[in-house]
This record gives sequence, structure tokens and C-alpha cells, in this order.
Amino acid sequence: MTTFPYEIHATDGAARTGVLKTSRGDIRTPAFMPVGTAATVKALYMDQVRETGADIILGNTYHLMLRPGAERVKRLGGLHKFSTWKGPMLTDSGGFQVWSLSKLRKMTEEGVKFRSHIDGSEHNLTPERSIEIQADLLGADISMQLDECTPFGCSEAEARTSMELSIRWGQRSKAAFGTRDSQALFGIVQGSVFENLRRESAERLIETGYDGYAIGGLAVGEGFEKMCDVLDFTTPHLPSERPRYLMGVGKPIDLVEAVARGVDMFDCVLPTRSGRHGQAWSDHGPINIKRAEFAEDDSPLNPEIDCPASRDYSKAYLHHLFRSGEYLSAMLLSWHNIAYFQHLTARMRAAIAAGEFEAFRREFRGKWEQGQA
Ligand SMILES: O=c1[nH]cnc2c(CCNCC3CCCCC3)c3[nH]c(NCc4cccs4)nc3cc12
Repeated sequence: MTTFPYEIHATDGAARTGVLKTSRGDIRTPAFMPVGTAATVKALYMDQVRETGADIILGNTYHLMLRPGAERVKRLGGLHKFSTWKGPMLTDSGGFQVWSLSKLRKMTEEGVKFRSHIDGSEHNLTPERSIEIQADLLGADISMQLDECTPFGCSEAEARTSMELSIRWGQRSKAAFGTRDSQALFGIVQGSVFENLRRESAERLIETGYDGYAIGGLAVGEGFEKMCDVLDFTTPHLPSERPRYLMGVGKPIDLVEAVARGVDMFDCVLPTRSGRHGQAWSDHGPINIKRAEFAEDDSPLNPEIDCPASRDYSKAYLHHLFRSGEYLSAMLLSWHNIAYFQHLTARMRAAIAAGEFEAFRREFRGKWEQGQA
């Protein structure tokens, strides 16, 4: 009995649709996981997040370990109780955000020493501490190994060194995680843009053995074409019977093209972060609601989506809210964007189940490219 059975219900080319069964509920794949940074999906109630169709959200280890502190979340009953999110939750290891947010960091074989960007306190994030925070203190259903996201543009030798560190940190993460009957641990494939390194990373992760396999080191500036190339020569080396999670991706077109290459799970800050800045997403790309062209446009953002923010408000009203700096502006656009991404993954699941994914992909790409014109 594997920790979390992954049932593949249909495939269409390399695309798959199925259900990852966790102790806190089922995750329908392809799945988009909204980012719940500080135990909240910014500007939304958890009931709203659930209504959009999201089965799983992300918890943010880096932020929560700094504030309010992982031990405090544990004392308060764990992240599910604290945030009132009842479904499955995936937490990241904290490592990625040390690079993008903290000051004064020192990376060694042991782990990453850094100072908090909030109060300057010193922290030592090791594979062992990251697993303790994620699985024991926050209580994540799916924990991520501590890894190093290899920067885009480094040499093959540098990418090998970085990939091998992530392999060793993964082994230590798994040793610390041990065997648990209602929690899962995912490994992360690195290797930058080098086919041999990606294959070797996948093979060595499989030797260690994880409940799921994430593809890291992408969406870090390599561009759409290169990301697709790396997926072409990476996903085939990952176990077909376990979930594949592409980290930090992405725009709608990225999701469609990655699903076509066998990816099952995604996370991205785009829908919530861009929503707070007035961007509303659609199959034609983003519109910025603050633009004058929407001042008297009384059409809704997307009447096809069963979400009040997409269906019941005019663009003119949303334009007014943003121009007036009203809080409701960020709430409604974030809500719409999360609902749009869920609507997109729901359409992909249905298309794969019907054996019509290639038609869906072609039609989507037509709309997307028309929107970009
Ligand atoms: O190799 C990686 N290892 C670990 N994490 C990665 C992430 C973070 C994924 N989202 C974490 C979330 C956890 C909860 C809070 C929010 C983030 C990536 N994000 C991106 N691109 C998007 C990017 C975002 C910012 C700069 S690039 N590429 C990534 C590659 C890796």
C-alpha cells in the first residue's frame, strides 16, 4: 500500500488525468495548487478557495518558520487547524525562498544559514530541520525535499555539482522523513538544461524512492521553448505511476504545454500576485483592468466560470475599484484568477478523459496566440 495511491484514469499522448488520494482528500490531476503564503491564500477565505475547485493549496515554509514560527503553529494545532484549510496541503522546503528573500545567507553541505528578512534572526535550514518543520510542525500532507534550485545559465560542471548536492540533501530529507502512513515526500529533479544530468538526477532520485517527483530548476529565466525542451527529455525518465510536479509554473500556456508533456501538478504565485496588481487572466492572456478601455465595459470577466468574481461584476466596476484603491479590487481579481486556473485544469482533465486533449491544446494555443498578437 503506497502512502498516497495515484490512480491514472485516462491518458492522451503523454498527458494524464487521475486522482492522487491523500488522507485529507483527493487531488484531481492535472492540478493547479494555489499558493497560501502566510497560511492564507492572499485576500481570499478558504471557503472561496475551495469553491474555485482547488483540491490542494501550498503552505510556505520560509515565511511560517520566520513568522509566527513553526513551533508556534504546532502549538496551535498545525497548519490545517491554524488556517482552517481542511484539504490536503503541500509545503515547500523553504530553500528556494531563502535565495529570493533572505539576506546574509551561507550555503554549505550542511544546509543554508541565513538571517530573517523580517527581524534579522539567524536560522540554519538543513534537510533534517526542513522535514521537521514541514511534516512534524506544520503537518503538511506532502513535504518537499530540501534542494538547491540550479540557476539558469550555469555551466554543465556547475549544474552537476548543484544537482549532486540536491541528491544528497534529498537522501537526508528522506532519512529524516522516515516512513509515514498518511504523509508523503516528493523528490526534486535538477540538472538545469543538460539532458544527461536530468536523466541521471531522475535515476538517482528513483533509487532513493519518493512518493512523487518534482521538476525543479525551471521557470528561472530559461524561456518557454527551453522549458518545453527540458520537459521533453525529463518527464519520460520519471516513474509513470507517480505524480510529477512542475515547480513555479506558470502562465496558462505553460500549463497546457507541460500537461501535454506528462506533468500533473503545478504551483505559481501568478494568479494571486498579478490579481492584486489588476491583471485578470483568460485563454487570451492577461488584461490589465486599470486600463481606460475598461472604464465603461459592463461585461463580466468570464461568464463561463462559476465564480461570482468572474460572472457577477462588470469590468467597469472592477476598473473603478482598482482606480479607487479599494481592497475589494484585489479580493475579486485574485478570486477570479484562482477560479480561472481551476477552470483551465478542469477543462484539461475533461479533454484528456475524452481523448480530445490535442484538439483542446490546438484550440487553446490559437486563442493564446491571437491574444498576444
Ligand atoms: O528548483 C526549484 N526548487 C524548489 N522550488 C522551486 C520554485 C518554487 C516553487 N514555488 C514555491 C512556493 C512555496 C509557497 C510560497 C510561494 C512559492 C520555483 N519557482 C520557479 N519559478 C517561479 C518563480 C517565482 C519567483 C522567482 S522564479 N522555479 C522554481 C524552481 C524551484
